[in-house]
Amino acid sequence: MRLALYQPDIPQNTGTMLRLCACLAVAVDIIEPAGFPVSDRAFRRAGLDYLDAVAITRHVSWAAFEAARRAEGRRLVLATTRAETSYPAFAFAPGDILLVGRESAGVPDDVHDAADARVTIPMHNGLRSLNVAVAAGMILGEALRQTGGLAV
Ligand SMILES: C[S@@+](CC[C@H](N)C(=O)[O-])C[C@H]1O[C@@H](n2cnc3c(N)ncnc32)[C@H](O)[C@@H]1O
Repeated sequence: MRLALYQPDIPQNTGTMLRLCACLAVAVDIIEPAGFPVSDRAFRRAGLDYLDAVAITRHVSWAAFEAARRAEGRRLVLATTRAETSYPAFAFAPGDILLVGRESAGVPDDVHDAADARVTIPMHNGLRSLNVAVAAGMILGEALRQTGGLAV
Protein backbone atom coordinates (compact mmCIF):
# COMPACT_ATOMS: atom_id res chain seq x y z
CA MET A 1 0.00 0.00 0.00
CA ARG A 2 1.21 3.50 -0.88
CA LEU A 3 -0.26 6.97 -0.37
CA ALA A 4 -0.04 9.53 -3.19
CA LEU A 5 -0.55 13.25 -2.59
CA TYR A 6 -1.79 15.15 -5.63
CA GLN A 7 -0.12 18.59 -5.75
CA PRO A 8 -0.29 19.14 -1.98
CA ASP A 9 -1.01 22.74 -1.03
CA ILE A 10 -1.01 22.89 2.77
CA PRO A 11 2.32 22.06 4.46
CA GLN A 12 0.75 21.15 7.81
CA ASN A 13 -1.52 18.53 6.19
CA THR A 14 1.41 17.10 4.27
CA GLY A 15 3.45 16.90 7.48
CA THR A 16 0.60 15.07 9.18
CA MET A 17 0.33 12.56 6.33
CA LEU A 18 4.09 11.98 6.19
CA ARG A 19 4.08 11.26 9.92
CA LEU A 20 1.09 8.94 9.51
CA CYS A 21 2.88 7.05 6.76
CA ALA A 22 6.12 6.84 8.76
CA CYS A 23 4.24 5.33 11.69
CA LEU A 24 2.30 2.87 9.51
CA ALA A 25 5.26 1.99 7.26
CA VAL A 26 3.49 3.24 4.13
CA ALA A 27 5.53 4.76 1.27
CA VAL A 28 4.48 8.17 -0.08
CA ASP A 29 4.36 9.59 -3.59
CA ILE A 30 4.32 13.39 -3.90
CA ILE A 31 2.97 14.57 -7.23
CA GLU A 32 4.30 18.03 -8.06
CA PRO A 33 3.94 20.93 -8.48
CA ALA A 34 3.20 21.47 -4.81
CA GLY A 35 2.16 24.72 -3.20
CA PHE A 36 5.35 24.81 -1.10
CA PRO A 37 8.87 23.31 -1.31
CA VAL A 38 8.83 19.53 -0.92
CA SER A 39 12.53 18.75 -1.02
CA ASP A 40 14.10 16.73 1.79
CA ARG A 41 16.02 19.86 2.78
CA ALA A 42 12.86 21.97 2.96
CA PHE A 43 11.10 19.36 5.12
CA ARG A 44 14.11 19.22 7.44
CA ARG A 45 14.27 22.99 7.64
CA ALA A 46 10.60 22.98 8.64
CA GLY A 47 11.57 20.67 11.48
CA LEU A 48 9.63 17.71 10.18
CA ASP A 49 10.23 14.76 12.47
CA TYR A 50 9.99 11.22 11.15
CA LEU A 51 11.50 12.15 7.78
CA ASP A 52 14.07 9.37 7.97
CA ALA A 53 11.32 6.84 8.68
CA VAL A 54 9.24 7.45 5.57
CA ALA A 55 10.06 6.54 1.99
CA ILE A 56 9.13 9.50 -0.21
CA THR A 57 9.17 9.48 -4.01
CA ARG A 58 8.76 12.84 -5.73
CA HIS A 59 7.25 12.98 -9.23
CA VAL A 60 7.73 16.16 -11.25
CA SER A 61 4.28 15.90 -12.80
CA TRP A 62 1.09 13.87 -12.95
CA ALA A 63 2.34 12.32 -16.22
CA ALA A 64 5.59 11.22 -14.56
CA PHE A 65 3.68 9.69 -11.66
CA GLU A 66 1.34 7.85 -14.05
CA ALA A 67 4.26 6.48 -16.07
CA ALA A 68 5.92 5.12 -12.91
CA ARG A 69 2.67 3.67 -11.60
CA ARG A 70 1.81 1.95 -14.85
CA ALA A 71 5.32 0.51 -15.14
CA GLU A 72 4.84 -1.06 -11.71
CA GLY A 73 1.33 -2.25 -12.57
CA ARG A 74 -0.23 -0.69 -9.49
CA ARG A 75 -3.91 0.10 -9.14
CA LEU A 76 -4.85 3.71 -8.39
CA VAL A 77 -7.65 4.22 -5.87
CA LEU A 78 -8.86 7.81 -5.58
CA ALA A 79 -10.31 9.17 -2.35
CA THR A 80 -13.05 11.57 -3.36
CA THR A 81 -16.36 12.99 -2.25
CA ARG A 82 -17.55 12.29 -5.82
CA ALA A 83 -17.83 8.49 -5.57
CA GLU A 84 -20.54 6.02 -4.73
CA THR A 85 -18.43 3.24 -3.26
CA SER A 86 -18.05 3.59 0.48
CA TYR A 87 -14.42 2.84 1.37
CA PRO A 88 -15.07 -0.13 3.71
CA ALA A 89 -17.06 -1.80 0.90
CA PHE A 90 -14.07 -1.63 -1.46
CA ALA A 91 -11.67 -4.60 -1.68
CA PHE A 92 -8.16 -3.12 -1.37
CA ALA A 93 -5.07 -5.00 -2.59
CA PRO A 94 -1.58 -4.70 -1.03
CA GLY A 95 -0.10 -3.05 -4.15
CA ASP A 96 -2.73 -0.31 -4.38
CA ILE A 97 -1.90 3.40 -4.34
CA LEU A 98 -4.41 5.54 -2.46
CA LEU A 99 -4.53 9.00 -4.06
CA VAL A 100 -5.76 12.08 -2.19
CA GLY A 101 -6.44 15.48 -3.73
CA ARG A 102 -5.54 19.06 -2.94
CA GLU A 103 -7.09 20.56 0.17
CA SER A 104 -8.31 23.50 -1.91
CA ALA A 105 -9.60 21.82 -5.04
CA GLY A 106 -9.39 18.02 -4.93
CA VAL A 107 -8.23 16.63 -8.29
CA PRO A 108 -9.11 17.69 -11.87
CA ASP A 109 -11.47 15.60 -13.98
CA ASP A 110 -8.73 13.87 -15.99
CA VAL A 111 -7.10 12.62 -12.78
CA HIS A 112 -10.50 11.57 -11.43
CA ASP A 113 -11.11 9.59 -14.62
CA ALA A 114 -7.63 8.00 -14.66
CA ALA A 115 -8.18 6.25 -11.33
CA ASP A 116 -8.97 2.54 -11.47
CA ALA A 117 -11.43 2.98 -8.61
CA ARG A 118 -12.91 5.78 -6.52
CA VAL A 119 -13.95 5.51 -2.89
CA THR A 120 -15.69 7.87 -0.52
CA ILE A 121 -16.16 8.40 3.20
CA PRO A 122 -19.89 8.96 3.59
CA MET A 123 -20.58 12.22 5.41
CA HIS A 124 -23.44 13.82 7.24
CA ASN A 125 -25.91 15.58 4.93
CA GLY A 126 -24.88 18.89 3.44
CA LEU A 127 -21.26 18.90 4.61
CA ARG A 128 -18.57 19.46 1.99
CA SER A 129 -15.52 17.39 2.85
CA LEU A 130 -13.10 16.15 5.48
CA ASN A 131 -9.60 17.48 5.98
CA VAL A 132 -7.36 15.61 3.54
CA ALA A 133 -5.10 14.15 6.25
CA VAL A 134 -8.11 12.88 8.20
CA ALA A 135 -9.55 11.30 5.05
CA ALA A 136 -6.18 9.69 4.26
CA GLY A 137 -5.91 8.29 7.80
CA MET A 138 -9.38 6.76 7.75
CA ILE A 139 -9.04 5.10 4.36
CA LEU A 140 -5.45 3.95 4.88
CA GLY A 141 -6.47 2.36 8.17
CA GLU A 142 -9.18 0.34 6.44
CA ALA A 143 -6.95 -0.55 3.49
CA LEU A 144 -4.20 -1.80 5.81
CA ARG A 145 -6.70 -3.70 7.97
CA GLN A 146 -8.00 -5.50 4.89
CA THR A 147 -4.58 -6.30 3.46
CA GLY A 148 -2.88 -7.33 6.70
CA GLY A 149 -0.62 -4.29 6.63
CA LEU A 150 -1.29 -3.10 10.17
CA ALA A 151 1.20 -5.50 11.75
CA VAL A 152 4.37 -3.55 10.91
C1 LIG B 1 -10.66 19.08 1.46
S1 LIG B 1 -10.85 17.83 0.25
C2 LIG B 1 -11.05 18.71 -1.29
C3 LIG B 1 -12.26 19.54 -1.35
C4 LIG B 1 -12.47 20.15 -2.69
N1 LIG B 1 -13.21 21.36 -2.51
C5 LIG B 1 -13.19 19.23 -3.65
O1 LIG B 1 -14.28 19.59 -4.06
O2 LIG B 1 -12.69 18.15 -3.99
C6 LIG B 1 -9.22 17.26 0.01
C7 LIG B 1 -9.13 15.79 -0.31
O3 LIG B 1 -9.50 15.04 0.86
C8 LIG B 1 -10.08 13.81 0.47
N2 LIG B 1 -11.44 13.77 1.04
C9 LIG B 1 -12.03 14.71 1.81
N3 LIG B 1 -13.24 14.31 2.20
C10 LIG B 1 -13.43 13.08 1.68
C11 LIG B 1 -14.50 12.12 1.74
N4 LIG B 1 -15.63 12.36 2.39
N5 LIG B 1 -14.34 10.95 1.07
C12 LIG B 1 -13.21 10.69 0.40
N6 LIG B 1 -12.16 11.55 0.31
C13 LIG B 1 -12.28 12.72 0.94
C14 LIG B 1 -10.10 13.79 -1.06
O4 LIG B 1 -8.97 13.11 -1.54
C15 LIG B 1 -10.02 15.28 -1.41
O5 LIG B 1 -9.48 15.50 -2.68
